[in-house]
Amino acid sequence: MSFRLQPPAPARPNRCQLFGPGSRPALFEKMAASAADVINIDLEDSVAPSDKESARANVIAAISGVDWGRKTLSVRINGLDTPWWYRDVVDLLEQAGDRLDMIMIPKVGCAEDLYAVDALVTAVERAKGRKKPIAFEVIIESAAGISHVEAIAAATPRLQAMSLGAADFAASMGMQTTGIGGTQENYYMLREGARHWSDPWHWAQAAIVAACRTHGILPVDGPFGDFSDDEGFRAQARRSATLGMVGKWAIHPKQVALANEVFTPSDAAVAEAREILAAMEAAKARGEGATVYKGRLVDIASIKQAEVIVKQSELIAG
Ligand SMILES: CC(C)(COP(=O)(O)OP(=O)(O)OC[C@H]1O[C@@H](n2cnc3c(N)ncnc32)[C@H](O)[C@@H]1OP(=O)(O)O)[C@@H](O)C(=O)NCCC(=O)NCCSC(=O)C[C@H](O)C(=O)O
Ligand SMILES: [Mg+2]
Repeated sequence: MSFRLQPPAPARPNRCQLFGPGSRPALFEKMAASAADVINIDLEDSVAPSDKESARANVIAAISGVDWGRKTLSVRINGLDTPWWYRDVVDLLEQAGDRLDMIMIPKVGCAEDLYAVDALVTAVERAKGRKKPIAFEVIIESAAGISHVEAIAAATPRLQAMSLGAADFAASMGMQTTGIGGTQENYYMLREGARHWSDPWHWAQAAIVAACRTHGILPVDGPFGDFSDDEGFRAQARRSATLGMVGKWAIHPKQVALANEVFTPSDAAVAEAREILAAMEAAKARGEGATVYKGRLVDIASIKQAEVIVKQSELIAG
């Protein structure tokens, strides 16, 4: 362990981020009434170019006009390679009011992308005397983004969360798939004639988790496109949770309960974590740093592992 301690990630629930297009204001009340921890209203790829201005106006009105409860409220702006992003930032910051918590910046390719947005946001906040600083979340969804992921994670203290965007990531990498996340038919190993499917998203997810944990940021799994496949969503989400991600996007309301289910530690997992902590307290009282729990080794590192699960459950319980 470095002498620099790993910073904690923001202490807020982030099990599910529910997306909805800014061009469909009829969805906003439904999104607000959902069980998602985070709401992402989209100005980017789910909004047609002809609707960009009207969607921005819808979103600005809804930020103060809809009761979002205690949810984290985020708006995905357009990418830095478009003519719309600066107007998204300026209008949101000048007109949307303090209820807006975060902006999501898509297709981030290098730390300087965040420097540019931070400079603009900071200038508008100062000009307007905005009391609550806007937080950032980013999507890693390009070859450049994953290549520079650690520098991006370190780019600004505004950054709270980082997601993998499987669709744009696959396109940028030249992957032979039109699937958004999940099992890919042709990504398999062959052993004695039997196919064993592997996970093409794993390495990028692991890189994102490591960068996020190094810099105290929440790692999040992005979209799972086939919203008729609940078991496929669960399988993808369980792999992400096992790797250290804290939540997953929902691109349809039926995915919210699935994400909440997977990213809420089960009662059994929390009970076992508490038993491990109790076993280690007893070991400590005996002057021991290691002991046996249910026939397996637990030691001081096990305390930290168990605390991850207990803290997650306490955070969600509020
Ligand atoms: C996917 C959808 C286009 C489906 O919309 P629709 O056809 O209206 O769905 P249903 O008829 O099944 O809807 C059932 C009821 O649920 C409501 N609904 C639908 N969508 C939402 C929502 N997002 N939030 C809340 N409520 C919703 C309907 O109104 C129906 O209600 P009722 O009639 O009262 O029963 C649509 O879901 C949708 O637009 N989803 C979000 C798309 C989006 O935001 N995409 C961007 C994120 S993914 C991405 O960008 C890729 C990423 O960047 C990457 O690169 O990987
Ligand atoms: Mg994308």
